[in-house]
Amino acid sequence: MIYTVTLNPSIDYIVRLDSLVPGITNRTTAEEYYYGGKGINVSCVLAELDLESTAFGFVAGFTGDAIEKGIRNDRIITDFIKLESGISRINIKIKAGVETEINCQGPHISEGELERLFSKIDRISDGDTIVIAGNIPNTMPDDVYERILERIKGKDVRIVVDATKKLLLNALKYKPFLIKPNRQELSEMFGVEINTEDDIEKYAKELQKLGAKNVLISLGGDGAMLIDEFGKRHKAGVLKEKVINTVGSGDSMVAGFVAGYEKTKSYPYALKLGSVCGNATAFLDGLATKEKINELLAKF
Ligand SMILES: Nc1ncnc2c1ncn2[C@@H]1O[C@H](COP(=O)(O)OP(=O)(O)OP(=O)(O)O)[C@@H](O)[C@H]1O
Ligand SMILES: O=P(O)(O)OC[C@@]1(O)O[C@H](CO)[C@@H](O)[C@@H]1O
Repeated sequence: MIYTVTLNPSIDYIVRLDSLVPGITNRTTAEEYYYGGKGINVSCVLAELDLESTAFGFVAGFTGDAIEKGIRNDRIITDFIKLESGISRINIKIKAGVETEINCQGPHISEGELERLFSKIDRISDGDTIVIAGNIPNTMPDDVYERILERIKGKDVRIVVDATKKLLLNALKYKPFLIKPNRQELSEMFGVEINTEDDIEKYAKELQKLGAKNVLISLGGDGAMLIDEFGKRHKAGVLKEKVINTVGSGDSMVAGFVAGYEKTKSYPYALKLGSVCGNATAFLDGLATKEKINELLAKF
């Protein structure tokens, strides 16, 4: 079974405007909403790739109910913990020429509620995969990913972590199978400007020294680079189509990589399927669909 963990799910409210002017009332030209949060996005794209997953995490209030009901289908088993108070966040993604995102804090999660999540994590067993992705509310201790991983220590579980800064760095000692920072996140982790391919490889290998097996660096419209567990560099470009909405492209790439590796045990194929899923999301309103993935696979 593949388990995804989203501690802070969201409704992503996409608002489109011709321009955004601070200090006045702006009017949208269109708006859409999607159920999101990084782990949930991974589950949604895995379902499009015909892979079943269980979505763990916390939901709260009416938005939480909508998220749970909205994503549940025959390939996504939702197993969220319903929080006592607050509402799951609504993240605002403003498309006004440039993309501006406002990601909110999310509800408070108590230590007792966290314990309930850990009990669910204990069900994960040998041969399973766990994908832990996204930010945590700032009221939560920042060792929470480590505490989750500590619960599965010693089991033969494939670990995928898509997070930033300390959350990611602290998880590396658990030897994750895959991490997927983007270029900016890689730069932030080392406090340096990373521009060239050689620099990307150099710092990806630093993350490998700290414990990561495969490091996939996503480069937005410039594609992606994988440094695999054998230290080999693989590159992937992007297809050229009108970009509609890149929210969740990185999560789609993670889902595609996990699915591609699960199916073939080949890193070049995992990178290809990951890239196709990332591209497919960028070229659609919502996340990658099965139809778009198959269309792009034939061209990639
Ligand atoms: N403009 C684009 N055109 C084509 N493909 C894209 C574009 N942007 C992203 N992608 C695809 O999606 C992958 C992941 O994108 P990106 O590097 O933006 O991830 P990310 O920063 O983690 O995004 P997010 O946090 O929104 O999920 C890229 O490697 C690429 O394959
Ligand atoms: O605040 P976080 O957890 O870092 O990111 C949350 C988020 O931006 O990530 C997804 C896209 O990757 C969206 O569905 C969601 O709004």
